[in-house]
Amino acid sequence: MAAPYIVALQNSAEDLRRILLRELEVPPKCQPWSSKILVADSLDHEALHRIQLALMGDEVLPPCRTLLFHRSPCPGVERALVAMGIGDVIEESAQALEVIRSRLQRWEQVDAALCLPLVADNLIGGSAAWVGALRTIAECALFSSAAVLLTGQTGTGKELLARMLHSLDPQARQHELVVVDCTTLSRDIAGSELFGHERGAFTGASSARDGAIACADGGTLFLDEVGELPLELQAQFLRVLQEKAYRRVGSTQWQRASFRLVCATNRDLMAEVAEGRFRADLYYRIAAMTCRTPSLAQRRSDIPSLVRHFIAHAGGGDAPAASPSLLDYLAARHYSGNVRELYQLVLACMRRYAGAGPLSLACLPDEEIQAWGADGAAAQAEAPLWHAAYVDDFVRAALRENVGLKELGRMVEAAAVRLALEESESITAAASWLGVTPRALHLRKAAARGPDLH
Ligand SMILES: Nc1ncnc2c1ncn2[C@@H]1O[C@H](COP(=O)(O)OP(=O)(O)OP(=O)(O)O)[C@@H](O)[C@H]1O
Repeated sequence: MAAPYIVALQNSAEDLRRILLRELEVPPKCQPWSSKILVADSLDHEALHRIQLALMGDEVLPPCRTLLFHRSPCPGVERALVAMGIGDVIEESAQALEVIRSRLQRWEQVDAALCLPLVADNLIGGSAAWVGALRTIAECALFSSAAVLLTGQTGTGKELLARMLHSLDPQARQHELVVVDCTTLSRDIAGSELFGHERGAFTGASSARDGAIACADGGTLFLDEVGELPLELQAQFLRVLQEKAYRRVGSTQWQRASFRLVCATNRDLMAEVAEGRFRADLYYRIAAMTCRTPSLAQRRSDIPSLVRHFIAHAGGGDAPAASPSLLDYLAARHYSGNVRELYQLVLACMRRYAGAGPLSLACLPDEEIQAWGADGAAAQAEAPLWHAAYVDDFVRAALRENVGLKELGRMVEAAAVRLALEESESITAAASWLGVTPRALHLRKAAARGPDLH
């Protein structure tokens, strides 16, 4: 089912609602969650509830995108929508309709890009966290030429996203993606690798050679592990970005080059800047747009589809299925190496696969079984932790947007009350589930009826 776009008309007039329904060509009685665009009278409890679930990482629902249109601000929801990248907020103005229309068109183009085989067949996962990252990259590829900085733990797919960005960029994809792994740039060869050199520029330079910058002209230059770029080179590279010109080693001639820059790092570059290991001016140049890849713990619901993808990749046409107990095990395990570690583990299972029936727990490598025996209990106990990881992410995003402790508490309490009420037979049952008296729940219910909306 395609994820819908919600246009929520918060505090808006009936005439505007009618105009929107006509102009956006949506049937007035469209079914929530099965139609492309849902125009809601307001960001009502149902919509808010679903948005909050998506924010908390509940992946039963499709990751939705909500355009909140309002006359008077509702800061908590606005901040949450924008901070989590699942929506946008538009204030009422004479151009509001145009703004809504263009925003929806852009979303539609982005979502169409995510359905292309080059994305859908290679960048696996439908979790809200992962789809959010895919959308950021697709939007950047289609509508901007800005430099992009990809951050995130090792093995979370930063290089895959860089390749996707290049392949979706209508201009850049005419050229090869040029990849430079900055960890391999030793002091001696770094200048030549990036800028190229003239014949005789140094011992062993028997012929002139283009560097990565010349090769990337017109396309994309991907600097992997950019935090490793030596400081001297950072200054020279900054100049290339500012002047769009460079000189080969051993040459006095300036050459021009224009390319999209994509950088990746698993370091905290701001901390590197604070400690003087990375130039602040270069940081701001390379991070015009940023995207953080989620860890595998933040997208555990993607593990079964990743496992199937890796089995198919390794097994070709005769790929076996994975048994439910193996999938459960793989979904609960800790991965410090993220998707890369999962991939290696699936390959190891495939190597032990005897060739009949599903891939099962028996295919796990010996060291894995020993570790499991030792901390099987720990692995089981870890399951709720990934919920905590979502809460951390939500709270971190809200704090960055200056949502105060009081407001945060109110949002979480409102969600807990609403969920308990919806999922219980009676107020008494909901109250006992929440650990409060029915009277206290009545009071909280009244308070929860709309605190986040205004
Ligand atoms: N969503 C995904 N779908 C399919 N494969 C993935 C996905 N994410 C990561 N992988 C696989 O995991 C491995 C690591 O991915 P990648 O090299 O892009 O990570 P990275 O974040 O750049 O890692 P590092 O920081 O260590 O360079 C690759 O084999 C890649 O194909």
